[in-house]
Amino acid sequence: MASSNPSQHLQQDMGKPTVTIATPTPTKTSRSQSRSRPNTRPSSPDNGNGSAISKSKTPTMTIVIKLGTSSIVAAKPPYPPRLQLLSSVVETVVKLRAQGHRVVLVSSGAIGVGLRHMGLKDRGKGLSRKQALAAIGQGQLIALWDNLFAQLDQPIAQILLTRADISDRTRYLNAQNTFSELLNMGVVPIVNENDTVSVSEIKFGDNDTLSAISSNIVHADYLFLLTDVDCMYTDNPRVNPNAKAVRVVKDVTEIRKQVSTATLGTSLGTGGMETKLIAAELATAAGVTTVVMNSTKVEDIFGIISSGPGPNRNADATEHLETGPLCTRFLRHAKALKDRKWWIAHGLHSAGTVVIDEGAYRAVGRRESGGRLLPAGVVRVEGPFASHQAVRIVVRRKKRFPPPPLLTYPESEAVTPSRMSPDGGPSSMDMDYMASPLAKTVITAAAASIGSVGSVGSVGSSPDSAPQPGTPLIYPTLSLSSSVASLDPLSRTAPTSPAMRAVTDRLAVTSITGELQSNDADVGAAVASAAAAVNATPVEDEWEEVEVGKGLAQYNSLEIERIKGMKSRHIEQVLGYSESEHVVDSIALL
Ligand SMILES: N[C@@H](CCC(=O)OP(=O)(O)O)C(=O)O
Repeated sequence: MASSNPSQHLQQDMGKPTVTIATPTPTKTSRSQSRSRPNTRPSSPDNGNGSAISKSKTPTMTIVIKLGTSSIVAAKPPYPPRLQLLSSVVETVVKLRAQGHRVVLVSSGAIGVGLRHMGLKDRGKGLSRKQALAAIGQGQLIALWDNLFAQLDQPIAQILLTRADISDRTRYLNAQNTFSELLNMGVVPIVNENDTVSVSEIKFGDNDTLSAISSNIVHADYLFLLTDVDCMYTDNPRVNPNAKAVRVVKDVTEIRKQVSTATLGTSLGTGGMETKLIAAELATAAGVTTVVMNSTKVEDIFGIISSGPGPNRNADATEHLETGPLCTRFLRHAKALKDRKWWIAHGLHSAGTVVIDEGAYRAVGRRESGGRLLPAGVVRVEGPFASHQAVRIVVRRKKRFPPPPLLTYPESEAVTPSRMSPDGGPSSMDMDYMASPLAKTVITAAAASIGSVGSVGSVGSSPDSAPQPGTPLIYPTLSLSSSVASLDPLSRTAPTSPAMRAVTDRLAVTSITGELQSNDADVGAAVASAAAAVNATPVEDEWEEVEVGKGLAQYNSLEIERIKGMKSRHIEQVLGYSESEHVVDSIALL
């Protein structure tokens, strides 16, 4: 309630001796500690109100909590701050801190608070207007947080980031050091985008993505995306009473096609369920368990972390993930990308694209390759880019068709998640409604929608188009997430039309043969065979190009264009020098 007194609210609840801890001395090393540089324990043994302290059984963790605009201010003018909710967040954070956890808050709301301060009804159009409102509101917002946290003697710090801060490795590491120092000092960093200097090309765009990036910077164990619904659903629960909760997700790519992304998005915020999926994809790849939950039930965090995976416990070892507080848990990847690889894959803008063949893709995936690409595997280059810039790695391969025979399911047979998995393995989705007649229709419709490229949507929202039981299931083609594209606003789109590709390929061949000065027959043969390989491109319709990762170019785009398809020993003869036998290094496969 906007009218409630925040300090009263804090005092009342914090007066109960519910929590916590004197000296947080974890029995085992937490994942966050083992991944990051040495750090001291949080320095706040007391929560400031003298309440009794008891030892937590949950190992200490690093926890990022993100609040969207809808949780910070009311949905309608004059956009008063949601003081009761914010107070609950403050209490929860302080309790987590007292249990020994390190906590980072990612707080949207600068524009909303700015609107209130200026007595405006809407943020209008135009970037500069929003930037001005954010500049007005950010000071007010951080003052509000400081006020609330000060009631419990919890120091905070403001961190404003832009995309450019993340793209530059030195700035990224500096940000990491600052976070680390703050957390070691027992401070709660409060992060927002630095809207004043963020132009559209270098914007995170939404704070869900920013929170995922912050989670990687601090090597978080958990990312909580607080929002205005309890969890993700198979359809919009506000419209469809039969919408089912999705409790556990093991594979974001797969679930993307099966849940509704139409459940969120307010007039002030820029995020929504889609951006939460992207954030979950980014964070889980970095080894961060990600939870979508209702901001009005923030205290559920305690139950969620105590029953979920943690530093010393994998998801397999946890029971009751489907029970307990209602939320959607995206389980962290068992093999999280190392910090630098994650940074290359998700933190950097791609300046161009290197298209490789399937053999090269397989080779790069092998451990002994060291994530480096030889020129022989390069099919095409899209630039311009300089050496040492990040490039997208795209594999050109024969299209995958569904394995015959297509399966059909009789009406009487319950459709189970495992049947939706292309490899016959267990599905990532764990929903208890799978056996219901509704589920059969929903799942069959979902499977059909998976078959059409890019069809993401509200499953079950258009029953007319849902295939009837007995309709063949169409297997999904593996495709990379949209996260890369959304994180990479400066990147170029690969030419998709066959005619376009034919032209660029032919130009590339002309350029090689035209510029080659060497009389070396061996090099001539290499060039001819590279050219022949390009010309021998089979029927375009049978081929597809799929983004599989990112890496750092070792030569510029023109140079790679000239040595593509060749053996490494020809690099020096063609270019006149050889910096490396590899054309792309530090490849992070997604
Ligand atoms: N950074 C801006 C807006 C970011 C934003 O809209 O995020 P969200 O409300 O999480 O979708 C602000 O503080 O108002």
